[in-house]
Formats: sequence, structure tokens, C-alpha cells
Amino acid sequence: MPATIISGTEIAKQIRADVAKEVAERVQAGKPKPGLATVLVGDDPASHDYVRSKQKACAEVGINSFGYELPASTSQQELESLVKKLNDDPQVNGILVQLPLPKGFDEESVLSSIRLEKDVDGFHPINIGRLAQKGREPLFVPCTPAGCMFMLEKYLPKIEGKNAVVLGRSNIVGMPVALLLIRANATVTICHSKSSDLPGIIRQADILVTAVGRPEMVRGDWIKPGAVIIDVGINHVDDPSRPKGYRVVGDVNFKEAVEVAGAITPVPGGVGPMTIAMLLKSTLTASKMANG
Ligand SMILES: Nc1nc2c(c(=O)[nH]1)N[C@@H](CN(C=O)c1ccc(C(=O)N[C@@H](CCC(=O)O)C(=O)O)cc1)CN2
Repeated sequence: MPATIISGTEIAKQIRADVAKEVAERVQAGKPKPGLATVLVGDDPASHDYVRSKQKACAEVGINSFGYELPASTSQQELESLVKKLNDDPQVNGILVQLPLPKGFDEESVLSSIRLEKDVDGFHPINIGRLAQKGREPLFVPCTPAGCMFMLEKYLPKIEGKNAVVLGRSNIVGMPVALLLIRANATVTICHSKSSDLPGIIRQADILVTAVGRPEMVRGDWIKPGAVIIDVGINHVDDPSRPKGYRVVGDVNFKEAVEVAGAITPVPGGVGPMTIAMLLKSTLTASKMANG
């Protein structure tokens, strides 16, 4: 039997509706609207698209968004001064600096300059550090990993004791998702491009999260029958038959994997939409922390 398709689009729609409802109730009760500042540096087209989508999503759920677009020639100091100004702005509950920053910026320093209470992206080194430590709680968790866990928990009632394999070790996805899986009491293996015998490692996975950026790298015969697969990869592959000249595929060969897995996220329409839904949820949480 083919795998259940985990539709991020549908789950995200529900989360967005819940956020919209709560925002409307709060505004009705006299609370201020939540506010998200988006900071975009440079002219990377994908980053522009993502920030536009985030601003549109904010508008749809009643969150104010304040967009800041800076040229790639902006200095580190100018960027951090903007963040500091936003830290002090009571209308801004969350600050999102779109990543990656253009070459030459000290990303860690920029992320560290965001006030912890406004770090809705969860990338502040203190929030990440707390995520990595037992008994410590981050104020916010990075949005894509949070979205992965939300989907996983919906389809797998018990994560505890399962073998989870994370393919990829990026700061944005691989490492934080591995930390979240450990917190959920899974037995976690992180593997990457330098690991030997990737197919052998992946065949042990009851849960597989891929975030490696290699189009359709994971083949169907690498998958343990019944596994739950969360494919975070967004890879553009040339396809002259498509209007844009490319199609978007994940890190997993979907056609093959769907015949073996128990459940799988599609690309597009899987983890991507969850990233933005979790950002809206975190911005609402930040507003509640600030305004009661
Ligand atoms: N500050 C941040 N920067 C980046 C993050 C982040 O969470 N915070 N994540 C990614 C990009 N990203 C959001 O910023 C993002 C990526 C993909 C999607 C999405 O919905 N993708 C669609 C497919 C899009 C396509 O066709 O190309 C899908 O998967 O259905 C949303 C947000 C890096 N930077």
C-alpha cells in the first residue's frame, strides 16, 4: 500500500486559521495586534520570495508586518543598529533576519543582537544553546524544525524509542531537528555527505528527516518499510516542459519512497508551508509574552 501523504499545506492552513482566530479574539479584547519585522539584506531572489510570502501570511492572519530591505553594501554596524532599533520598538514582537545573509556579514553577531524575547526564528545562540541542554528551555525553536516535529507528532503517536536518522547537519534544520528528536526521546543518528554507507544508516530509520539539498538522492531501497519520512529538501531541477523551466523536488526520490514508506511529506507542499505557519505561531506567542 502506498504511503500516507503528509500534506504540510493542509496542516499549515489549520495552524494559520487557529492563529487568525486567536489574533482576532485578542484584538477584540483590546490587546495590540502582534507585529513581525522582516529584515532582508541583498537581492537573492529566493529570499525576496520567502519574505514576501511571510508578509502576505502575516496580513492574512491579522499580524502587522514591518518590512526592511537593505542593500548588500549595508555594513554590519548598520544592520545591527536596525536590529537594536527594532528591539526597542513596542510594536515589533518578532524580528526575522532572512538567511542566508550576503557574504561578509557576521551572521552569529547579527543573530545575537536580536532580543531573546523577539527571536521568533529561534536562531539566537542562547535559544539554540538552551535547545541543546537538558532541563533548559528555549523561548523559541527554529521554524522549519518545529514544523517537522509538528507533522511528525501528527502521524506518529509515539516518537519515544524510535530510530530517527537526520540527513544533514545545517544550523537552520539538521542540527536543531536532531535536538528536538532527542528531546522527544528518539534514538538519533545524524549523517551527512561524509558519512560512510548512507543507505545502510538510513535503512535503520523509523523516522527519516532529510535536509541535505541533493535532488532525489535518497532512493526507495534505502527506506525501511513503514518509515515516516520528512523531506526538507527544496531543490530546483531543470525541466523545460515547466513554465519556469524547472521543477522543485526534495532530497528523497518520492516516486520510489512512496511505495515503501508508511508516511511521507511531498515537495513542494510539505515542510515549506509549515515553516511560515510556525513563524506566525511564534510571533503570536511573542506578542502574548509582551502584552499578556
Ligand atoms: N530567517 C530564516 N531564514 C531562512 C529560513 C527560516 O526559517 N528563517 N528558512 C529557509 C527559507 N524559508 C523561509 O525563510 C522557506 C523555504 C521554503 C518555503 C516553502 O514554502 N517552499 C515551498 C516550495 C517553494 C518553491 O517552489 O520553490 C514548499 O516547500 O512547498 C517557505 C519558507 C531559509 N532561510
